[in-house]
Amino acid sequence: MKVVIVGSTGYSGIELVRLCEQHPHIEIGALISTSAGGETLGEVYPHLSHVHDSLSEWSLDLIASSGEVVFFATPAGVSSQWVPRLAERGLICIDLSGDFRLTDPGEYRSWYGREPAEPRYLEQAVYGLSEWNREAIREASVVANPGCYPTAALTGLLPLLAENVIDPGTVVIDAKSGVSGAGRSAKVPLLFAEVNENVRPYKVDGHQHIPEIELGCRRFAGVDLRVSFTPHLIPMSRGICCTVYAALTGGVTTDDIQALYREHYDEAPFVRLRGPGQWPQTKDVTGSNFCDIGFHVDERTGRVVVLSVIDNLMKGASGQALQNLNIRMGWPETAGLTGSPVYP
Ligand SMILES: NC(=O)C1=CN([C@@H]2O[C@H](COP(=O)(O)OP(=O)(O)OC[C@H]3O[C@@H](n4cnc5c(N)ncnc54)[C@H](OP(=O)(O)O)[C@@H]3O)[C@@H](O)[C@H]2O)C=CC1
Ligand SMILES: CC(=O)N[C@@H](CCC(=O)OP(=O)(O)O)C(=O)O
Repeated sequence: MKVVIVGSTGYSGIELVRLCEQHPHIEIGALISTSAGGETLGEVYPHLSHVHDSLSEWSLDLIASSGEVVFFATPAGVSSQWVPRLAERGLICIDLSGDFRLTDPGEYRSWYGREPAEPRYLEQAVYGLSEWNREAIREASVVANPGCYPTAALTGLLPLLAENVIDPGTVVIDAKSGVSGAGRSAKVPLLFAEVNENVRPYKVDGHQHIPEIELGCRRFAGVDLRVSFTPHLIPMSRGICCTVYAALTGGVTTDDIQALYREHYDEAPFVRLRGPGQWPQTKDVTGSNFCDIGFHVDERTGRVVVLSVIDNLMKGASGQALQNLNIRMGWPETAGLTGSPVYP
């Protein structure tokens, strides 16, 4: 099957190129690039020179005629304009940006500061948190791929919320991200000297992933809640670690939590659970589509601490996008995604 990647020279775009090249059922139909259309892929990225020849200028007709699937790996505000037109022409659209993740146009406007996509497309888009929405993804024509922080946070949090073992009013999410999470465009706060030997909290007064996390809790656990969420930028290239704190409801034990995670993720090839006392680290998942989860029941405070780690460009973006295409096409969920993490 031929796929088209839009925004192909961005970080999640080239991660998709790398993954598509290894996929048994996918061929790259076209790589669209606004900044490098007309150049070869090897001129921009020598490490990918063997994968595909040319980068193409933006053209709706070229996208529509070059593949059956289009991935948008573009900043917010781009796909909202183009996905409806491509979906109408019969393409399966998988959008990595936030443009189709929130169903309420007003909420998108207030958190992203932009005009939302047409409401009927917001309603029609299927939220691509793979492990929690497989049935809908199988039928989707537009998949809204989740944000990186919501993927890590919801994968750790949802089983606890769905089984009513935590008090929803007490959920606090502390998250750290590597710098590739901010994309490839040049910005002073992302310079080496600004990031190196530094831990920087940011958007403490409101991050755009807060409504997405809260909507995920409503969608998949049926729980209406308000979360506290604080992201931090840390000096590494890839990886997200979400540490989630919540008060336990009475009498919940380590064994109970271990059992409920096992039950929820029994058939999830990319979610790996740690035993008690084993804490996952970002290096355990680097370069892979895994989400590793560990937890600690703190009897002293009555709280549970959940640790959820992902590679932001893989499970947090391009890896999950491909996992969603696998689900959509009825291919094995792990097709093209079987690579082990890179360590050290
Ligand atoms: N980085 C991450 O970890 C994650 C990112 N995301 C989301 O995925 C999307 C892509 O992120 P990321 O790859 O990091 O971003 P980058 O900034 O690295 O890449 C985005 C690319 O989009 C293209 N582009 C930029 N402006 C426009 C425009 N106006 N119209 C069309 N194309 C444009 C450019 O590629 P070209 O010049 O080749 O066209 C650019 O390199 C974003 O919406 C981001 O929020 C989601 C989860 C995780
Ligand atoms: C480190 C870093 O800056 N990360 C980005 C995550 C980008 C993202 O996934 O956001 P949307 O897809 O919702 O636009 C951020 O915190 O905004």
